[in-house]
Amino acid sequence: MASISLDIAAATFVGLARRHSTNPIYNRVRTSFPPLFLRPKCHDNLNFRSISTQPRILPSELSKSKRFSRGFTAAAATAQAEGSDVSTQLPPDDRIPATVITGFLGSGKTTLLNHILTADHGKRIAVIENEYGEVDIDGSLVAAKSIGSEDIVMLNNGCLCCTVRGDLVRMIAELVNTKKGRFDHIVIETTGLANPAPIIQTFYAEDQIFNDVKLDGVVTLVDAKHANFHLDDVKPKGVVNEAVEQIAYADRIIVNKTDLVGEPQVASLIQRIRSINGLANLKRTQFGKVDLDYVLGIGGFDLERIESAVNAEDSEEDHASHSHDHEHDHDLHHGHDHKHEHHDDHHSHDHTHDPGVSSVSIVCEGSLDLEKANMWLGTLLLDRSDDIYRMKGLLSVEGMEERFVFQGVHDIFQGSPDRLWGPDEQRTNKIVFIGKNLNSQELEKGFKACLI
Ligand SMILES: Nc1nc2c(ncn2[C@@H]2O[C@H](COP(=O)(O)OP(=O)(O)OP(=O)(O)O)[C@@H](O)[C@H]2O)c(=O)[nH]1
Repeated sequence: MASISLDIAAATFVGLARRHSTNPIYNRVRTSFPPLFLRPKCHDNLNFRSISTQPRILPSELSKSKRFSRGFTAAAATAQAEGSDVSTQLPPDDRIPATVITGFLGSGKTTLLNHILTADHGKRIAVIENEYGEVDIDGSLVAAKSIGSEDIVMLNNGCLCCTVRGDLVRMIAELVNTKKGRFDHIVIETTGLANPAPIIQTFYAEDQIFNDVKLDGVVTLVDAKHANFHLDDVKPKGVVNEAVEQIAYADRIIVNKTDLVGEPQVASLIQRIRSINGLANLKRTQFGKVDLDYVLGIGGFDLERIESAVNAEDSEEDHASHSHDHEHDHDLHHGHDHKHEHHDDHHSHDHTHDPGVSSVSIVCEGSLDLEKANMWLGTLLLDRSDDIYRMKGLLSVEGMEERFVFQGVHDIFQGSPDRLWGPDEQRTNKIVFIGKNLNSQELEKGFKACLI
């Protein structure tokens, strides 16, 4: 069994697989993140920065490392080893939460935004509205203007995920610098053609944003009537299907416009969505009418709240959001053609309905050898980080009294000890991957090989 140094365990779990990428955003992200969890002892050839003989966080890195230490819990302090320079006595995370609303053209983003802005939630919301084109149409449709929302900022003539990404950074920085204390939440509505990945990366890659703002969650609207058409769209090689990507990155999915189609169509669309993202919570609705706590304050990127996400696949779609009478069973999420294996305590789901982007979840009892898990995840991300869109996990680590939670977006990942395992609690590992061309058997085999 590899020894587990508790200082590593107590330190945040941050990995960074470095390799060549043609994507400048990812390159920038890579070089700005100190790997803590991934620390192969002498594998410079893997291009991980080894820190095994160094303090976990070097003084010069403290400002950047701040981003990863947020996930510490009080329980983590018990695992702090002597000599570690990482303080677990961290102040509460009081950064301003930001929600990204995405979804294909016409799916109901602005309608949802209006619902949020006109509802009685007591939050002061700043809105960043991104429209592709010079004329601001959505801005004039947003209720905020008439009801006096704290701010509504338009980002026109470009898409947030590409040309105006720098503008997003500047805009958030300006909001924070000039209006801090005057709003509680930022809502960003993307264009219908936005790929959410670079927007998510912005929250981690840009210090200007990171220090004051945290990504709360990605909410994706899906048009019940037209979604299949866009999901079917076969793009040229190397071009992403934005409709698929928007679903893949979501923490919350809203199947909207259900008034326009029949129940069988909605059910089959939901199956398809589940095949792409088995991690997000999902609701069906009309005119974006969802409870606000479904979309705001969800902690989709909050390590302390990962549990609900990794359990999402087992949770059922919210019945309150639709009134017809039907039975929900396992088939609702997994009834389509997919492999479903059960080996004693272990099982994995491999959704193969949509070739390309899919989700795989692994659930198994037992405790992980942290060193092996480091190596496995590190090597996996080294090879596949472009394809692995999101990961979330709740792990049982050998020798650690606390559950270990982690999440990642491509090659950025972070983790930390969470609450203590209960005395009678089954130490179950749960890990979910969403990405392209995932091989569930390979993932499960790799993961199980890390068990003690
Ligand atoms: N029938 C029906 N219409 C809806 C529903 N939700 C929104 N709409 C209408 O669909 C149209 C598009 O809605 P928007 O909220 O503007 O969609 P959007 O995603 O912001 O659109 P883009 O900005 O073009 O990407 C509007 O006319 C809405 O009133 C719904 O549940 N049912």
